[in-house]
Amino acid sequence: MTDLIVLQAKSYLPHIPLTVISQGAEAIVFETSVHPYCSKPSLRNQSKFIIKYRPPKPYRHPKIDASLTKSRTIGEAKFMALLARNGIPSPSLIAADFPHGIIWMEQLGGKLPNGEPSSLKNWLWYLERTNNASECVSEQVENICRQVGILIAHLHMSDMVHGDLTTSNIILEDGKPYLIDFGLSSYSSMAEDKAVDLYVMERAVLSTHSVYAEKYNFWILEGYLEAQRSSGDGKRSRNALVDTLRKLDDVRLRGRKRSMLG
Ligand SMILES: Nc1ncnc2c1ncn2[C@@H]1O[C@H](COP(=O)(O)OP(=O)(O)OP(=O)(O)O)[C@@H](O)[C@H]1O
Repeated sequence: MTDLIVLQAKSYLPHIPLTVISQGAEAIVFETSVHPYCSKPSLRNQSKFIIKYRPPKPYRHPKIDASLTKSRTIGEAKFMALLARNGIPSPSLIAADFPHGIIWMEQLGGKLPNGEPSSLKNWLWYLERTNNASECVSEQVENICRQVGILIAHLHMSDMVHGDLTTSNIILEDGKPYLIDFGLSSYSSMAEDKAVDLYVMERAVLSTHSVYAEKYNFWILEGYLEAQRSSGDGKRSRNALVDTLRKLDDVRLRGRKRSMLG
């Protein structure tokens, strides 16, 4: 199946070298060394780019499938463009082919000493495997978690909701976190939607980094609160923050009830 999808992608991207780096439920992600317009791009990482391709889904009606692929690709590309406009750390959008479900973007991050890509998840796992307990909760880890909280706060202050916040969807580059994967992202000023975003992250940290999850989640929330409190937006944004935290308690309670009921 993957071979067929790679062939399809190659047919839309002739002469572009493509190396598969991930295949998820929604898309296949390639790495390439080629920029579509420019031989010397003035981007931070000059030689590696990402191409995300949403292949047709054989179980959907072809017309519905084509329309969903196009609208999701447009949605993700627009979200990336708005992130850039709002100065929220994320990959730069380079090009897109909406009908074919293709987004070409800047590749972020590098490799950890064990060769894994530098997502927050891989980095925390690497620390767990190769270091003693104190390294896993060091000042550096605390600093990164706080930065992640600040990043999420900036997103929410722009009334943008990621929709799939996990430690895999945060890439570390030069000690700074960046968001990726906007396939489920949306726009909302509602406290409930922002609280759900925070809750998804909290649960992801708990299930992926269970030993230190309490500390990581505490630092992330601290960073979130700090950024919102110091935003200088005054009483309105403080009230919005209080609403979001209240909703977060509700969402947690609903989550606990659901897991008790099975
Ligand atoms: N801009 C980027 N820079 C670096 N790596 C990236 C970038 N975009 C995607 N990746 C890598 O590709 C993987 C999959 O990308 P993404 O999450 O956007 O696709 P997806 O199909 O939605 O994946 P999933 O279904 O697993 O959530 C990421 O976890 C990351 O390792």
